[in-house]
Amino acid sequence: MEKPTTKAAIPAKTYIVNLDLPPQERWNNVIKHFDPNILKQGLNTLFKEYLPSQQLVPILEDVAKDLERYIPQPFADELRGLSKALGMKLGDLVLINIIYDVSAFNSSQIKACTSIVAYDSMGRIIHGRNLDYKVGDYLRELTLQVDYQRGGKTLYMATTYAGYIGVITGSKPNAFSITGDQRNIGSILQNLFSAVDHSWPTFFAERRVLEEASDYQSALSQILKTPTIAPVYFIISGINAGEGAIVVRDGRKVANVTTLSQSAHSWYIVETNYDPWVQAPATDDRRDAAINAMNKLGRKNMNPQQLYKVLSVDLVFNSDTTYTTIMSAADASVYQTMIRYDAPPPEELINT
Ligand SMILES: CCCCCCCCCCCCCCCC(=O)NCCO
Repeated sequence: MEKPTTKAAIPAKTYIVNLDLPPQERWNNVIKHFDPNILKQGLNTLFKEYLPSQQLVPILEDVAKDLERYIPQPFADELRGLSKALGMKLGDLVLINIIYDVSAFNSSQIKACTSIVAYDSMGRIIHGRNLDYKVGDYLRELTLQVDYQRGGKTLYMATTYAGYIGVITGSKPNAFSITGDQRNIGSILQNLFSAVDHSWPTFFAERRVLEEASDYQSALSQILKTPTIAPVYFIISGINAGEGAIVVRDGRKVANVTTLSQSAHSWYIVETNYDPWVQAPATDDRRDAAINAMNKLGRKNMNPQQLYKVLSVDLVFNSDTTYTTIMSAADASVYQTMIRYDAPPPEELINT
């Protein structure tokens, strides 16, 4: 059968979010560039893919209305502002923003995402990631880069989806970069208990680190100290030799930290969606696909363009890949997100 034609990847546009504005107004200039219908249509598909039970939707929407209890300021007010600007129910918007926290646990079948930290040929630390998620057709349309500014200057950069105010991928110039990959362990009940116990919605915790930490060490220490609602892998990189780590969180506590200096590969670390000390399953071995590509390339040939190519090898790059970001906290000019319209079609489409 003839393979369906794929489209080309395109660079994500950058929008400024002015942190000096009141939180309810911060997203107004960004959100007007996106079609609210895509958000509304994407939302139901997203809930179907990721929520353990559809019966949870009205309950979670109700819980989500009790905003301050679960979502700290200024994020609660940013969501209020967005809900007004988009004409969407606040509960729905909150639910989108905590979808990870109510879907990352042991029985979740959905896996994919790759983060890599490496030295390039010039000795700079570079950090790349693929963000893989279902409902890619909607998410690609909503992908953007955000330049978060204070006093007219960039405080940090992030890549996100319009309507999603947490940070899953971000970089603070001259300080550190950070990505989050899904970890499926524990149970939905554990996540709910953790939420009631005032743990942080996972990707709001990551955004707070970008707002507050001034360097790699303080970012790492904040990531280690902050309990999150859901389990997660945080991959963090800095600007000095040895500054790179995979922090494995159970949610409320840290399960393990693997650093760049301890890495078996010496010049890079790779995280997908499995614990670093466990063999990746043969049915989903994106880790070894990435490792093979890194080893084949070698440290002396590594640069941002080559890291993009590694993130584009089979398995690592897959039908769920929505975007690829390459960044370096050591060099603010290295921050580029490509929206992966060139992602391969899902298996079921190839075989029909
Ligand atoms: C139409 C909805 C608007 C935007 C909502 C976007 C929600 C995205 C939440 C993403 C959470 C990403 C988790 C980490 C990535 C990863 O490891 N993926 C593998 C699991 O699919």
